[in-house]
Amino acid sequence: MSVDPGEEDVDFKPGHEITSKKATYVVEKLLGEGGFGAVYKVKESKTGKLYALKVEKKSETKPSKLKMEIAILKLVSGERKTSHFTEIVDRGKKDKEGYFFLVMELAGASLADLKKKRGKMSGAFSPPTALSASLQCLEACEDLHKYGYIHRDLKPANYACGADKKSHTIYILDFGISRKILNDRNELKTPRVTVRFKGTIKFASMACHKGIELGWKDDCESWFYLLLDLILPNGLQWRGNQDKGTVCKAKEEVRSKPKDAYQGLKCWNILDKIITYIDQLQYQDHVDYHYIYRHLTEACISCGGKMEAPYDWE
Ligand SMILES: Nc1ncnc2c1ncn2[C@@H]1O[C@H](COP(=O)(O)OP(=O)(O)OP(=O)(O)O)[C@@H](O)[C@H]1O
Repeated sequence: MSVDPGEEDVDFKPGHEITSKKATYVVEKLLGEGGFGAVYKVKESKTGKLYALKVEKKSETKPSKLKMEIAILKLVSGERKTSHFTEIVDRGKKDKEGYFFLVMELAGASLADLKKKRGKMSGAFSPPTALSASLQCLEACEDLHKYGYIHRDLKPANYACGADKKSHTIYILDFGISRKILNDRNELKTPRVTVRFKGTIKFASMACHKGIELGWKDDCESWFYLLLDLILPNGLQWRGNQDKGTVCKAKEEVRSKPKDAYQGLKCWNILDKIITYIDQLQYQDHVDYHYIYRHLTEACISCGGKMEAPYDWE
């Protein structure tokens, strides 16, 4: 967890209690630490229900990312019958201790962790799982885009399957570097002349590599690399490479040498159509998500699978 110099991290041990106006939550274990806070698995003391609790240390110098995360989750809740967003259970601030917290629905393992586990056996998800789970990832993105936000850090680590009976639902987890690209009058903001790199090199869009303002289409491009990461038997060719220039070149080669890039996948030509569609979109363009959903379904059929089949981890 990164905090301002001189500030101490929030470091809760198992058994630590956080009390709000509504309930008391007891820390069970640390689920993960990220750019701006930590996430714990907690148990509500009266009901015994399990939740995820995200904590952010208050900062004098940086705007609260957790506040934005809460605002986004409030906006998008109820978008679909089966939501891709974790429900807000409780939230608050602890002035004396100096932190904000959000209690939310507990999800299961991230797609990155699920893939890692499976990787030991076969390297990637089966095409039907990769294609169908990616469709849900894009639905989450579509719901976020409807409210004028872009995510800017789409990757398997920021999506998780649901816990227990919800293991067929994919949740989007982290809005730490999301950005509202509409202004108060609901008009698209004028693109800035130069933009600093934000996000994750492995999944960044080419506009992001080049310092160009990101729009809805850039989330879709990152989503496409996520799909390739889940489906390709040997993973993305640029995995492990942290050199932005080399990675950007490798991404260009997905377009110029598609047969190599798709590693013999049966549905490679349909995936190629999807990225060709995304590539011709401009900053201001809205995305035809249904065009992409239709092609994902077509790709699944061409691989001999069914979109509604149980996932590899179920
Ligand atoms: N609702 C949830 N249920 C279960 N696990 C969660 C939940 N929210 C987040 N996590 C887990 O907690 C960890 C950190 O979460 P998250 O990515 O939201 O935090 P972050 O501080 O923004 O991280 P980063 O900066 O690395 O993106 C991740 O491993 C994620 O899988």
